[in-house]
Amino acid sequence: MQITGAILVGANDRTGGSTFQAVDPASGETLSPAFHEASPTDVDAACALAAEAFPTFRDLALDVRAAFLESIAEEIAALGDDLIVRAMAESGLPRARLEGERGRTMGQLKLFASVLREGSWMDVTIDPAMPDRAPLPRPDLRRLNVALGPVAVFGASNFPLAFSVAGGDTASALAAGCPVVVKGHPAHPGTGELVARAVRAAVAKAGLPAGVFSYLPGTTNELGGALVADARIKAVGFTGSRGGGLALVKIASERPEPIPVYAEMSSVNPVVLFPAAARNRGAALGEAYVASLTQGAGQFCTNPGLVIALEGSDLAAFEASAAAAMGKTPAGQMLTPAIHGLYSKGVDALAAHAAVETVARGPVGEGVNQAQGAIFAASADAFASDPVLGHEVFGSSSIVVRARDMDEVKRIIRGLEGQLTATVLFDEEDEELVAEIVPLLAERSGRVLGNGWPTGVEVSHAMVHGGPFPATSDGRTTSVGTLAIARFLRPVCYQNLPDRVLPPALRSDNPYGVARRVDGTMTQA
Ligand SMILES: NC(=O)C1=CN([C@@H]2O[C@H](COP(=O)(O)OP(=O)(O)OC[C@H]3O[C@@H](n4cnc5c(N)ncnc54)[C@H](O)[C@@H]3O)[C@@H](O)[C@H]2O)C=CC1
Ligand SMILES: O=C(O)CCC(=O)C(=O)O
Repeated sequence: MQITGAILVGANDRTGGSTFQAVDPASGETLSPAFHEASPTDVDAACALAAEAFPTFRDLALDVRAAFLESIAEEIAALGDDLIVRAMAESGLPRARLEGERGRTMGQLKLFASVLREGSWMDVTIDPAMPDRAPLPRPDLRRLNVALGPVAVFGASNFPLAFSVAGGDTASALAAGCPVVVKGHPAHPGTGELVARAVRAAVAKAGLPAGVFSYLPGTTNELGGALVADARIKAVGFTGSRGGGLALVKIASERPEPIPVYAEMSSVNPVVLFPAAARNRGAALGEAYVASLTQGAGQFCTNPGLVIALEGSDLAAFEASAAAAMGKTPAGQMLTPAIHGLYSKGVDALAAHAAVETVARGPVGEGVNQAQGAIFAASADAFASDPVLGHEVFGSSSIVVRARDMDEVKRIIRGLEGQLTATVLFDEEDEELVAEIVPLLAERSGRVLGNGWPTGVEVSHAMVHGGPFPATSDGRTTSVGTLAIARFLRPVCYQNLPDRVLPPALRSDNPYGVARRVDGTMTQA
C-alpha cells in the first residue's frame, strides 16, 4: 500500500497547507514523502463524520462489530513487510520488536472481538418489577453500559503499532462502539498512514459509515488541542509526556461540556529489593535489572527507574553486578532526536547532582540518537529531600536509593508519586517484610509484581496498566487489557419500558445470549 502523506478523513484523502517529514533517528535522514498537517477544518470534518457515524456504529449487532475488529487485524496483516520496514525506519526499533508489536496489535483487536461477543462488558443488570411490594411497588429497572461517543486517540511514540493508530486505545474505543479520530504521532506518520488505511479498508468492507475512523497527521499542539476541544469528542486516550497529557486534561476540563481524558504519562516503577534476596542472589538480580532497564533503550513507561534497598555489602554486590552488566550493554537507539535530547539532559542533571553518585555508565553509542545507559545512587535522605530525583528520565537511566533500615524504605515509598507498577524482589525469609510493604505499594500503583521485572505487559483480562496520578490522569482504569473498554462506556438505566423499545441485550428473550444479573443473581442466557 502506498504512503501518500494525506489526511484521512473518513473515506476522503485530504491535503493541507504546510507539510512535515519523518526522520530516521538512526541516520538523522529525512524520510519521504511529505505529510500534510491536518488543520482545524480537518478536525471539524472528521468530528462531524464521527458524530454522524456514532448511532449506527453504537447500535451494531455485537457480532458485526466484533467481525469488524477482526477484519482490522487482517488488514494490518495484509500490509505485510512494508509496515515493518517503514516502522523500523521511522522509529529506530528493531525488526523483531516491531513484528512482535504487530502481533500484539492484532491480538488486542481479536481479544476485544471476543470480549464483545461474550457480552459481560455491558454489565446487563435487571431488577424486575415488584408491583405488589409494600409500601411502594418497585418499577422494572434494566441497566447496561453504552458507548460514550466519538473518541480522540493520541498515538504513542514508543509503540508505533500497539499504542498507536490501531493500538489499545483505538481497539477498546471501537469495541465499545465509539468512532475514533486519531491524532497521529509525528514521529511515525508513514507507519500511521499505513495502519490508518488498513482500518479504513476494514470500515469499507464492513459497510460501516466512513466516519467510524479518521486519521489526522500533524506536529502541532494546536491540532491536538482543537481535537480535544471539539464538542463532538466525548473522551480522549493518550500516551506520552506529563506536559502533553496535562495540557489535554486542562483543555478537556475547560470545555463547556468537560470530558474524561485517559492519559498515561510518567512512572519510575519502583523496585524494592529485600534483604534476603539481596544476600542470596544480589549479583544475578543486578544483571536482570540492567536487562530490563536497557530493553528497547529504556523507552518503556514501565522500565525500572528506581531501586530501593538497604545499604551494605549485599546492595554493593547488586550494584557491582549491575555496573558490570551496564558496561557490557551497547547504547540503545532512541526513537527521536527530541526524546534523545530529553534523555541526555535528564542524565546529565543527575550526573551533576551533588548528592548523586554515578554507579555506572554504559558504552557511548556509535551512531546518532543513542542512549548511553546510566545507573545512579543516592541516600534515602538525599532522595527524600529533592523531588527531582524521583522524576522519570525516559530511557535507560535508573537510580538506586540506599536506605539505612526498613523504616526509611517505608518513608521513601510513602513519598512516591503514583506509579504504573511497583515490584518486590524477595526470598522466603523476606515474606514478613514483603507483607508490610505490598499494601504501601498497592496504594500508589496500578500493578504490584513479585520477583519479576515490570517491562513487558500482558494483554489480558486481569491486567491493569494504569495507576494513580501522575502515572495516569485517572487511576480508576487501565489502558492495556480488556478492562480498557470501560473507559469509553457509561451506564444507562431503562425504567418501565417495553421490550420493543429496549436495547436488545435488555429484552426478555436476551437475543445476544449474554450473562445477566437478574434480581441480584448472575444468570446465564
Ligand atoms: N508515559 C509514557 O508511556 C511515555 C512517555 N513519554 C515521554 O514523553 C516525552 C516526549 O515523547 P512524545 O512521545 O513525543 O510525547 P508528547 O507528549 O510530547 O507527544 C505525544 C502526542 O501528544 C501531542 N501533544 C503533546 N503535547 C501536546 C499539547 N500540549 N497539546 C496538544 N497535543 C500535544 C503530540 O503532538 C503527540 O501527538 C518522552 O521523552 C517521554 O518523557 C513518551 C512516550 C511514552
Ligand atoms: O510494555 C508495555 O506493554 C506497555 C508499556 C507502555 O505503555 C509504554 O511504554 O508506554
